Amino acid sequence: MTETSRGFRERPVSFVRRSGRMSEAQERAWSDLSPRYLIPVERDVAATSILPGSTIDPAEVFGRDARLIVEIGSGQGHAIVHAAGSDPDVDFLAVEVFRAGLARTMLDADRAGIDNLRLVEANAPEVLQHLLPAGSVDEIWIFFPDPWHKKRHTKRRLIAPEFPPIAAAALRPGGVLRLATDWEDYAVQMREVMDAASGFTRDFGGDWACRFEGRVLTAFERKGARVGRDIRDLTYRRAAETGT
Ligand SMILES: C[S@@+](CC[C@H](N)C(=O)[O-])C[C@H]1O[C@@H](n2cnc3c(N)ncnc32)[C@H](O)[C@@H]1O
Repeated sequence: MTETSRGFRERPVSFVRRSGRMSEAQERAWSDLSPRYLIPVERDVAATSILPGSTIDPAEVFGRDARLIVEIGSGQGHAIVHAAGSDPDVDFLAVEVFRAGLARTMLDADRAGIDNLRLVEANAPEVLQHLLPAGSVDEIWIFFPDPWHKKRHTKRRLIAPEFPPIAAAALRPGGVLRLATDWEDYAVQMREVMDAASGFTRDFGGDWACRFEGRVLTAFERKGARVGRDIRDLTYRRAAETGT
Protein backbone atom coordinates (compact mmCIF):
# COMPACT_ATOMS: atom_id res chain seq x y z
CA MET A 1 0.00 0.00 0.00
CA THR A 2 2.75 2.51 0.81
CA GLU A 3 6.58 2.51 0.72
CA THR A 4 8.68 -0.18 1.23
CA SER A 5 11.38 -2.58 0.44
CA ARG A 6 10.82 -4.50 3.68
CA GLY A 7 7.16 -4.35 4.46
CA PHE A 8 3.89 -2.49 4.33
CA ARG A 9 2.19 0.00 6.56
CA GLU A 10 -1.53 0.06 7.17
CA ARG A 11 -1.80 3.83 6.67
CA PRO A 12 -0.42 5.93 3.81
CA VAL A 13 2.75 7.84 4.68
CA SER A 14 3.48 11.44 3.72
CA PHE A 15 6.34 10.57 1.36
CA VAL A 16 7.30 8.43 -1.56
CA ARG A 17 10.90 7.39 -1.16
CA ARG A 18 13.03 8.83 -3.92
CA SER A 19 15.57 6.38 -5.23
CA GLY A 20 17.66 9.50 -6.11
CA ARG A 21 21.27 8.45 -6.62
CA MET A 22 23.79 10.03 -4.34
CA SER A 23 26.79 11.89 -5.73
CA GLU A 24 30.24 10.56 -4.88
CA ALA A 25 30.62 13.26 -2.25
CA GLN A 26 27.28 12.29 -0.72
CA GLU A 27 28.22 8.58 -0.69
CA ARG A 28 31.45 9.49 1.05
CA ALA A 29 29.63 11.74 3.51
CA TRP A 30 27.18 8.95 4.25
CA SER A 31 29.91 6.48 5.18
CA ASP A 32 32.35 8.91 6.84
CA LEU A 33 29.95 11.17 8.73
CA SER A 34 27.12 8.80 9.71
CA PRO A 35 28.95 7.59 12.83
CA ARG A 36 29.11 11.21 14.04
CA TYR A 37 25.70 12.52 13.02
CA LEU A 38 23.26 9.71 12.25
CA ILE A 39 21.38 8.08 15.12
CA PRO A 40 21.20 4.32 14.53
CA VAL A 41 17.62 3.12 14.98
CA GLU A 42 15.86 -0.20 15.29
CA ARG A 43 13.27 -0.78 12.57
CA ASP A 44 9.81 -2.26 12.73
CA VAL A 45 8.37 -3.77 9.52
CA ALA A 46 8.89 -0.96 7.03
CA ALA A 47 12.33 0.29 5.94
CA THR A 48 11.87 3.77 7.44
CA SER A 49 9.91 2.65 10.51
CA ILE A 50 10.92 2.83 14.17
CA LEU A 51 10.52 -0.17 16.43
CA PRO A 52 8.03 0.64 19.20
CA GLY A 53 9.79 0.75 22.54
CA SER A 54 13.22 1.62 21.06
CA THR A 55 13.31 5.00 22.79
CA ILE A 56 16.55 6.99 23.00
CA ASP A 57 17.74 9.36 25.72
CA PRO A 58 18.49 12.71 24.04
CA ALA A 59 20.83 13.71 26.89
CA GLU A 60 22.90 10.60 26.22
CA VAL A 61 22.86 11.12 22.44
CA PHE A 62 23.96 14.77 22.65
CA GLY A 63 26.10 14.35 25.76
CA ARG A 64 24.31 17.09 27.66
CA ASP A 65 20.93 18.38 28.86
CA ALA A 66 19.73 21.13 26.52
CA ARG A 67 16.66 22.39 24.73
CA LEU A 68 15.75 20.11 21.81
CA ILE A 69 14.36 21.27 18.46
CA VAL A 70 13.19 18.66 15.94
CA GLU A 71 12.79 19.48 12.25
CA ILE A 72 10.55 17.12 10.31
CA GLY A 73 11.27 16.83 6.59
CA SER A 74 14.57 18.72 6.80
CA GLY A 75 15.27 18.17 3.08
CA GLN A 76 18.80 19.33 2.23
CA GLY A 77 19.21 20.57 5.80
CA HIS A 78 19.64 24.27 5.02
CA ALA A 79 17.31 25.46 7.79
CA ILE A 80 18.53 23.14 10.52
CA VAL A 81 22.27 23.47 9.80
CA HIS A 82 21.89 27.23 9.88
CA ALA A 83 19.85 27.09 13.10
CA ALA A 84 22.30 24.69 14.79
CA GLY A 85 25.21 26.96 13.84
CA SER A 86 23.41 30.04 15.13
CA ASP A 87 22.31 28.48 18.42
CA PRO A 88 25.02 26.23 19.86
CA ASP A 89 23.25 26.02 23.25
CA VAL A 90 20.29 24.18 21.69
CA ASP A 91 20.31 20.60 20.36
CA PHE A 92 18.76 19.91 16.94
CA LEU A 93 17.40 16.73 15.41
CA ALA A 94 16.73 16.47 11.65
CA VAL A 95 14.19 13.83 10.62
CA GLU A 96 14.13 12.94 6.93
CA VAL A 97 13.59 9.91 4.70
CA PHE A 98 15.54 11.31 1.72
CA ARG A 99 19.03 9.86 2.13
CA ALA A 100 20.78 12.21 -0.32
CA GLY A 101 19.32 15.14 1.66
CA LEU A 102 20.65 13.68 4.90
CA ALA A 103 24.09 13.21 3.32
CA ARG A 104 24.08 16.84 2.18
CA THR A 105 23.03 17.92 5.68
CA MET A 106 25.95 16.01 7.23
CA LEU A 107 28.44 17.51 4.74
CA ASP A 108 27.30 21.05 5.51
CA ALA A 109 27.23 20.40 9.26
CA ASP A 110 30.74 18.96 9.16
CA ARG A 111 32.05 21.89 7.12
CA ALA A 112 30.52 24.29 9.64
CA GLY A 113 32.00 22.32 12.58
CA ILE A 114 28.56 21.68 14.07
CA ASP A 115 28.23 19.30 17.03
CA ASN A 116 24.73 20.09 18.30
CA LEU A 117 22.92 18.33 15.43
CA ARG A 118 21.91 14.72 14.91
CA LEU A 119 19.94 13.07 12.10
CA VAL A 120 17.42 10.26 11.91
CA GLU A 121 16.49 8.50 8.68
CA ALA A 122 12.88 7.56 9.42
CA ASN A 123 9.19 8.32 9.10
CA ALA A 124 8.72 11.35 11.35
CA PRO A 125 5.49 10.43 13.19
CA GLU A 126 7.17 7.20 14.31
CA VAL A 127 10.20 9.16 15.52
CA LEU A 128 7.92 11.34 17.66
CA GLN A 129 5.94 8.34 18.90
CA HIS A 130 8.60 5.73 19.50
CA LEU A 131 12.12 7.16 19.37
CA LEU A 132 11.81 10.31 21.48
CA PRO A 133 10.68 10.24 25.10
CA ALA A 134 7.28 11.84 25.80
CA GLY A 135 7.60 15.52 26.68
CA SER A 136 11.25 15.70 25.57
CA VAL A 137 10.94 18.16 22.65
CA ASP A 138 10.90 21.96 22.99
CA GLU A 139 9.97 22.77 19.40
CA ILE A 140 8.90 20.88 16.28
CA TRP A 141 9.46 22.59 12.94
CA ILE A 142 7.76 21.50 9.71
CA PHE A 143 8.58 23.81 6.82
CA PHE A 144 7.10 23.27 3.37
CA PRO A 145 5.88 19.69 3.90
CA ASP A 146 4.97 17.86 0.71
CA PRO A 147 1.63 19.46 -0.27
CA TRP A 148 -0.01 16.40 -1.87
CA HIS A 149 -2.29 18.84 -3.65
CA LYS A 150 -4.13 16.41 -5.95
CA LYS A 151 -7.42 15.45 -4.40
CA ARG A 152 -6.72 11.73 -4.47
CA HIS A 153 -3.44 12.34 -2.61
CA THR A 154 -4.49 14.69 0.19
CA LYS A 155 -4.84 11.69 2.54
CA ARG A 156 -1.04 11.57 2.52
CA ARG A 157 -0.69 15.01 4.11
CA LEU A 158 1.31 14.99 7.31
CA ILE A 159 -0.76 17.64 9.08
CA ALA A 160 -4.01 15.74 9.43
CA PRO A 161 -6.12 14.92 12.51
CA GLU A 162 -3.87 11.96 13.49
CA PHE A 163 -0.83 14.25 13.80
CA PRO A 164 -1.55 16.69 16.70
CA PRO A 165 -1.85 14.03 19.44
CA ILE A 166 1.48 12.54 18.30
CA ALA A 167 3.15 15.97 18.30
CA ALA A 168 1.54 16.91 21.63
CA ALA A 169 2.89 13.79 23.31
CA ALA A 170 6.47 14.47 22.12
CA LEU A 171 6.42 18.18 23.06
CA ARG A 172 6.98 19.37 26.60
CA PRO A 173 4.09 21.39 28.10
CA GLY A 174 4.39 24.88 26.61
CA GLY A 175 6.43 23.50 23.67
CA VAL A 176 5.94 24.98 20.21
CA LEU A 177 4.97 23.62 16.79
CA ARG A 178 5.99 25.80 13.83
CA LEU A 179 4.54 25.20 10.39
CA ALA A 180 5.02 26.91 7.04
CA THR A 181 3.60 26.22 3.60
CA ASP A 182 3.09 27.95 0.28
CA TRP A 183 -0.03 25.92 -0.57
CA GLU A 184 -3.07 27.91 0.52
CA ASP A 185 -5.47 24.98 0.87
CA TYR A 186 -2.89 23.06 2.92
CA ALA A 187 -2.38 26.15 5.12
CA VAL A 188 -6.13 26.26 5.71
CA GLN A 189 -6.16 22.52 6.46
CA MET A 190 -3.26 22.95 8.91
CA ARG A 191 -5.13 25.73 10.71
CA GLU A 192 -8.37 23.73 10.88
CA VAL A 193 -6.59 20.62 12.14
CA MET A 194 -4.51 22.48 14.73
CA ASP A 195 -7.34 24.77 15.91
CA ALA A 196 -9.45 21.66 16.54
CA ALA A 197 -6.66 19.80 18.35
CA SER A 198 -7.28 19.68 22.07
CA GLY A 199 -3.58 19.64 22.96
CA PHE A 200 -2.71 22.96 21.29
CA THR A 201 -3.49 26.65 21.40
CA ARG A 202 -2.81 29.23 18.69
CA ASP A 203 0.30 31.30 19.28
CA PHE A 204 -0.65 34.04 16.83
CA GLY A 205 -3.30 36.70 16.43
CA GLY A 206 -5.00 37.47 13.12
CA ASP A 207 -5.25 34.97 10.30
CA TRP A 208 -1.65 33.76 10.16
CA ALA A 209 1.55 33.93 12.18
CA CYS A 210 4.39 36.28 11.21
CA ARG A 211 7.17 34.70 9.20
CA PHE A 212 9.38 32.75 11.61
CA GLU A 213 12.63 34.71 11.63
CA GLY A 214 14.67 31.57 12.41
CA ARG A 215 13.75 30.04 9.06
CA VAL A 216 16.29 30.50 6.27
CA LEU A 217 14.97 30.87 2.75
CA THR A 218 15.01 27.47 1.02
CA ALA A 219 14.36 26.56 -2.61
CA PHE A 220 10.80 25.51 -1.74
CA GLU A 221 9.91 28.90 -0.28
CA ARG A 222 11.66 30.75 -3.10
CA LYS A 223 9.80 28.73 -5.72
CA GLY A 224 6.43 29.30 -4.06
CA ALA A 225 7.07 33.03 -3.83
CA ARG A 226 8.27 33.16 -7.46
CA VAL A 227 5.01 31.76 -8.76
CA GLY A 228 3.08 34.26 -6.65
CA ARG A 229 1.93 32.05 -3.77
CA ASP A 230 1.54 33.52 -0.29
CA ILE A 231 3.80 31.91 2.28
CA ARG A 232 1.79 30.99 5.39
CA ASP A 233 3.32 30.50 8.82
CA LEU A 234 1.43 28.97 11.75
CA THR A 235 2.61 28.64 15.35
CA TYR A 236 0.88 26.52 18.01
CA ARG A 237 1.75 25.95 21.64
CA ARG A 238 1.20 22.68 23.46
CA ALA A 239 -1.28 23.32 26.21
CA ALA A 240 0.29 22.86 29.62
CA GLU A 241 -2.35 20.43 30.86
CA THR A 242 -2.38 18.08 27.83
CA GLY A 243 -1.35 14.53 28.54
CA THR A 244 -0.06 15.47 31.96
C1 LIG B 1 8.94 19.68 0.10
S1 LIG B 1 10.31 19.08 0.99
C2 LIG B 1 10.77 20.45 2.03
C3 LIG B 1 12.15 20.33 2.59
C4 LIG B 1 12.59 21.46 3.57
N1 LIG B 1 11.75 21.52 4.73
C5 LIG B 1 12.65 22.79 2.87
O1 LIG B 1 11.84 23.67 3.19
O2 LIG B 1 13.53 22.95 2.00
C6 LIG B 1 9.54 17.96 2.14
C7 LIG B 1 10.53 16.95 2.73
O3 LIG B 1 9.85 16.20 3.74
C8 LIG B 1 10.30 14.85 3.69
N2 LIG B 1 9.26 14.04 4.32
C9 LIG B 1 7.97 13.93 3.93
N3 LIG B 1 7.28 13.14 4.76
C10 LIG B 1 8.16 12.73 5.71
C11 LIG B 1 8.04 11.88 6.84
N4 LIG B 1 6.87 11.31 7.16
N5 LIG B 1 9.11 11.66 7.60
C12 LIG B 1 10.31 12.24 7.29
N6 LIG B 1 10.49 13.06 6.23
C13 LIG B 1 9.43 13.30 5.45
C14 LIG B 1 10.51 14.59 2.20
O4 LIG B 1 11.41 13.53 1.98
C15 LIG B 1 11.05 15.94 1.72
O5 LIG B 1 12.46 15.97 1.73
